[in-house]
Order: sequence, then structure tokens, then C-alpha cells
Amino acid sequence: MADVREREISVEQEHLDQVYRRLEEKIHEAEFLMNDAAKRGQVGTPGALAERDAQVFRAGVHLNRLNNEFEDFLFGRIDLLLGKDGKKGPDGAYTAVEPAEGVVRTEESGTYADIAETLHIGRIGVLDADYSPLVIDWRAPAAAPFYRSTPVDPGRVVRRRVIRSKGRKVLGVEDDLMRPELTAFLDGEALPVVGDGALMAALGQARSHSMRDIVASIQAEQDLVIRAPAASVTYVEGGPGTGKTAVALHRAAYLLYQDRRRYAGGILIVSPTPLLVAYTEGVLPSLGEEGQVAIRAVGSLVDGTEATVYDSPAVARVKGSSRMLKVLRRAARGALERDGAVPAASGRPAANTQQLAFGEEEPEAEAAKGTPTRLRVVAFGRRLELDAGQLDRIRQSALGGTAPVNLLRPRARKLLLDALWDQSGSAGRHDDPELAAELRSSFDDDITSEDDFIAFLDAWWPELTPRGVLSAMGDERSLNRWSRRVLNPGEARKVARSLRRDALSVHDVALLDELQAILGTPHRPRKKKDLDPLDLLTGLDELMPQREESQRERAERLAAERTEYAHVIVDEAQDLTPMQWRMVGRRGRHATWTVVGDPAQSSWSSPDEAAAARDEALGSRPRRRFTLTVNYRNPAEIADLAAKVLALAMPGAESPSAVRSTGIEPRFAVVRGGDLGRSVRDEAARLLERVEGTVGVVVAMNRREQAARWLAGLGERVVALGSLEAKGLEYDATLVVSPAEIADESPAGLRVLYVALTRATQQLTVLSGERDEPDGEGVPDLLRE
Ligand SMILES: Nc1ncnc2c1ncn2[C@@H]1O[C@H](COP(=O)(O)OP(=O)(O)OP(=O)(O)O)[C@@H](O)[C@H]1O
Repeated sequence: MADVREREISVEQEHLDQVYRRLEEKIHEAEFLMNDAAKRGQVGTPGALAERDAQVFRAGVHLNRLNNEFEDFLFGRIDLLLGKDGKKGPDGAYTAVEPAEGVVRTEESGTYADIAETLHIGRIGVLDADYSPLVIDWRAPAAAPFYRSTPVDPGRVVRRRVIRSKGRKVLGVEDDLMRPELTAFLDGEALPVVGDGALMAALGQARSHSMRDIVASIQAEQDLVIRAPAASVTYVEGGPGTGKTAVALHRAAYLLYQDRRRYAGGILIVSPTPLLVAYTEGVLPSLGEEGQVAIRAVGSLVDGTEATVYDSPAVARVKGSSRMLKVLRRAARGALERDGAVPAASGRPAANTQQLAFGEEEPEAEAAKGTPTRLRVVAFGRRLELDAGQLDRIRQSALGGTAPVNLLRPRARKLLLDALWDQSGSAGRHDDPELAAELRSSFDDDITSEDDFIAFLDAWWPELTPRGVLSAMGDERSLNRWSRRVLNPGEARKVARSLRRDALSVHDVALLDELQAILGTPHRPRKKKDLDPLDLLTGLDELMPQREESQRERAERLAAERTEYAHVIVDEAQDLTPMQWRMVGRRGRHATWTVVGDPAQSSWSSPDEAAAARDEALGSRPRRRFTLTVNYRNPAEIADLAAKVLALAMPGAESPSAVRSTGIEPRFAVVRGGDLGRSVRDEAARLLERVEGTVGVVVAMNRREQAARWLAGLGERVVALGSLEAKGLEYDATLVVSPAEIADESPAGLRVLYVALTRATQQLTVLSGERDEPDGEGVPDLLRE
């Protein structure tokens, strides 16, 4: 057996050597073409030159990747029977999925067939000089049978092989037979079989703080999702550990491969926390994709914000609810009238507050108040004045309708001028319409060039910013007014208090985004670029042609300016609040979508409301539904324990079936000597000794900082996490501290506990305090039969 393994490794080594030789050849070829063309000064069309350039570039990138980044550039192989038709696809492989009739010979001694085609699967495709495929890109149609074929439905595949390699060296091979009853011959010899499958080996490996791709072991039900056509909405549900996040990331890579031009519009992946972003961000580059995909935490979707603060569950519930929409709309209009707080944009805040009296001798008291209540100007030598009542009527009339508040300023300005014009009595002075228009225009000029008028307008109709309005909502009296009959006074008080904090919370970000839509961005004429004084002197600027933006600069600029995407992938979709769905929805108005989630893990207290908001964001687009059913993360011992909480959190919901078992039961520990910190530290240290990789310590949100201190000095393999931060992550071992505390944190507490209990790939310890009412074995009340 060892001999067979060694021999098969050397067979694959030969193939890998050939692939590298071919790539080096391609680089030389392309370089030679370039140099040669340049030497002869005859480069053909600029397009041809660019094409050669691109060839060298692509080949260089490939080789570089192969040498430096990929542990396993070449990872798979399938040996296939002859196909039904003899057609070849663009990658040089036969396209038929089913075998031709008569290829399997049945004799008395058994069934026999010959292998007609062997394909190697890798992260990128490589063709030989004669266009035969040396490596097929994993996303190409010809590679699909590598993932789809099963012993129940083998198609043409006889043997499926996973190859493990590092750099240029093949380290191992593992085979699965799809037609175990068949004796197949390759080049006249019986097909050898090595090992017992690669999936288990991958699942048992120690975890680090970054997620690995699963390209070598994607399972059939996952592959269906990854390759689903990108029409409308692909909707995926599955329990913990079923590979939803992994599938979402591989799908992004697949979509780009399949239609790069279409997805040049960008793919957005929305993730629940910055921790999960950091955990998953290396997967796409390992699949050969960078740049086109943005992975953003839901608290960082608005440019320039990175919210990591969490509101208390009661506040989060209000801020996430669609009731906030009405409150924000009122606040955006109400914030124009200020009681002293100045939510103006850049504007001139100091001038605004000091120059509130627009006219000469306004009393000081008036100046300190906020919104000016009187406008005095001099036009055509006459003193004109609008009082509080008139100003208010003008404001109300300008605000009519639902147009963005910041875009209404020109309208308000026009209404002010109309009112002053009426008062001036100049309207009837000319019968001739042309002269009348001229007079009016010089009247307007007269007023609008006055510093007093400009300052008045800035103070009376300031340009509002989302941040400004949000901080104005921190004033309890104002918020009470704006939220009347929408929030109860208790809710308004809590929300106002949370908004007086300096840092933005994750839920505030969706409010900011909504406010941006409500307020609008006023059109500003583009600033002329500052000219170099030397250019002005010599007039050079006029003569020099403007430098064209390069292709790359343009791509970078567009990416930075991008507010909408061609495809939006929402991970942990069950957690998006209605307000967050609105925010994400704005980024994919014309997009196709992939939405993955698990209702049983929802930390949002009103799932029905969130579902309604999701439906609104996704509109009437048809949905294609998929369910993932196998838990690849947790061993059965841990999955069984978590299932007890699932039964409480969502009676009747089904747990995914665990694919492996370790024989190690979860450990139940109790706090010793009333010292929680010490017990947490001891149990974490114990787990660190038992696993090679990472240990996650999950505590209730309000113990986050405390827990980090308890673990100080234990090294980088262990991290402390608040219950909500554990979402989507995984560790070799986890320590769940006080299930009762986590469950009591919010109305969704039991579902959050279910998340916490399903993070470990190998070992789980549950530590109980008094509140958990542990029995004699240390099993907390919540986890007993
Ligand atoms: N086909 C596969 N081959 C190897 N590993 C896999 C496969 N599918 C999933 N896994 C592994 O299982 C673990 C769970 O995957 P993932 O995090 O994508 O699950 P999830 O459904 O998003 O879980 P949760 O809902 O709990 O966040 C990961 O370590 C992933 O690499």
C-alpha cells in the first residue's frame, strides 16, 4: 500500500512539474514577443501590444502566485469514462456529463471499463502548448463533476482524487471511488486507489485566526449553491457549520470567473462583525480573486465609519426597527430649527450662533438661541423685514413634500426673496415684462450679495449632515417631539441617551445611512483645480493637453466612489434589522443577490419584522432556495449538546447532522471559590493544553473587557469574545461562560447561546456560575435533559 501511495505521489509530481514548466515557458514566450516587437519598432496595432503586455503580466502573476502563495495550487484530479457525445468545451475537456452507452463491459467476473479522460483541477486553468488542458480552473464547467459526483450519481467519474501539495512539491493523495463495483483501466493498468477521503482530514485540522478555503473538498450540496446561476436572489439556509460563509465566498469567486465583465460593477459581501471580516478576508485572494470584491462589516458600510460599539438590546431593538424611519424623517426636518445645538455641515458654526440677529442691533439673548426669528435687510434703499410668523410659513411651504431637505435650500431662498419682493412694493413699477424681470433680478442681487443675508440663510436653513441630525436627536426634548406617537417616552429617553455617547454604535450606522438618503447631498460646483503659478505666467496650462486618467486610476476611483454593486452577498442575513436591510438594499438596487442565513441563530428580537424588511429590500425578485444540511464544524458530541438549546430556542427546528465524531464529550465545570475570573482563566488554560490551534472564550456582552483581562498573558491562541461577536467564527476549542447570563441578555438570548455553543471544531467546556443552577455534575439548568 505504501508503495502504491509513493508511486501515485510521484505520478502527480510529474504532472505538477509539467505545469510549472509550461507556465515558465509561457512567460518566456510572452517576454520574447514583447522584446522582439519593440526591437523591430514594429509593434502592430496598439491593441496587439497591449495584449502581449497583458499576457506577460498574467503569466507573471500566475507564476508568482504559484511560487509564493498557494499551498496547494493543484488540488484535484478526476478520472472519467468516455462521454456520451464527443464534444469538447472551451477549456479543452469533453463536455458530456453522462457516460457513453456500452463503455461499461459486464462479464461474469465483474464489470470493467477504460478511463478515457483524466482532468487535473486547480485554482487557475493552464493549457499546454497544443491547447490540451493541463489544469482546469475549479470554477470551469468541466471541473463541476469533481464536486458533484457521488457514488449514488457518479456520472462519468470513476475516481476522484484530492492532491495535497506545497509549492512545487506534491505531499500526498487521497482517493474516493465513485463506482466502487467497477474495475477500471488506465493505460492498460488497473486504476490504483489511495487513502480514505480528504474531507475528514480537512475537518480535523487545527484552526488559526483566518478561515481557509474549501476548494479541494466542496461538497455536492454546497457546489449547487456556488454555481447557481446569478439570476435574481439565491437564498440559502442552513444550520451552524454547514458552510454558508464558505459557500458565499466561493460563490463570489465563481461569479467573477463566470462573467467577469458583468461583475466589474463589484461584489459586496456584508458581514455581521469586523471580526468575521478579518477572519474571512484571506479566502478570496487564496482563490485567485482580489479587488473586485468588498467585504464590509455591517457597521462599516457607510464610508468613514467603523462602529464596534453595541447598544443594549432594548436600544438596539428600537434603533433597528422600521419605526425609526418616521422619527428620522421628522428629525431631518425638525433639525433645521435649532435650540442652540448646531447640526450644520461645515458651514460656519461659530458665525451661525453669533450672528443670529440679522440686522444691526439684535439683543444678545436672541443671538444665543439658535434659529433666527427675524430677517432684516436693506434693498433699493428700503428696510425690509420678515418676522417669526412669516419665516415659519415660508419654511413650512418650502418643506412641503418629501424631497431631500438639503436640496430644498434653493427653494427656501427663492421663497424668502419673493416675500421680500412683495414687501418692497416694487412689483408694480414696470408694465414692460422685460424691465420688470430686470428690476427683480437686480433686487435679488442686491439682497443676496449682503453678508447679513448669507449669514441668515446659513443659520436659518443650514446644510444638515447625518451626524449632525443624529446628535441633535441626542437631545431628549427634541427626540420626544420627533418621535411622538412612534416611540414611547421610555424608548425615546434611552435612545437619546445612547446618542449622546461619543462613539457610534453598529445600529447608528444604518440610521446615518438613512439620514443621508433623507437629507440628500446638495450639488456643489466642482472646484477648479489650483493652477501652478508658473503655468499661469507662461500660459502653459492652456497649451498642455490634460493628462488622461489611466485605466487603473479610473478603476480605483470608481471603486472608491462606488455606492452600488452588481452583486450583493449577505452573510448571517438573519441578523439584519429592518433599518440595516434598507441600508444594504440601497447598495444593491440593480444587483443580483445571494442571501445566506440561519433563523435559529438570529440575535434580532423581532424576526418577523426583519423578514418583512428583507422582503422589501429584495423586492419582488424571484428567489431560488437552497438548504444546507450537514454540519462540518462541530463533532457530533458538541452538536448534540447544542441541539438541546435549539429545542428551547426554536421548538421544532431541525439541527444539521454532524459529519464526524471525536469521542470527546463536552466538559461541564463550575466556578470555584466564587472566583469567576480565576475559573475562566484556568479552564481556558486547560483547553490551550489540549488543542493545537485556537481557543475562544465566549462571555455575555457586558463581560467582554473583564474577560480580556482575565486571559491576559495566556498568548495569542486564546481570545475573549462577547456573545454577539462570536457570530460566524470558529475555534479548535471554546469555553462558554455562564449560559444563563448569555440567555438572559436579550429576548433573543437563547438563540445567541445556540451560536456560542456551536463554535468549536474539537472541544467545548461550559462553565457555570450560581445563576446557571448547575446539578451535581456541573450541568447547567439550560443544558439538562
Ligand atoms: N466542504 C467542506 N470541506 C471542508 N471544510 C468545510 C466544508 N464545508 C464547510 N467546511 C468547514 O466547516 C466550517 C464551517 O463553515 P462555515 O463557517 O462556512 O459555516 P456556516 O454555515 O457559515 O456556520 P455558522 O452559521 O455557524 O456561522 C469551516 O471551518 C469550513 O471551512
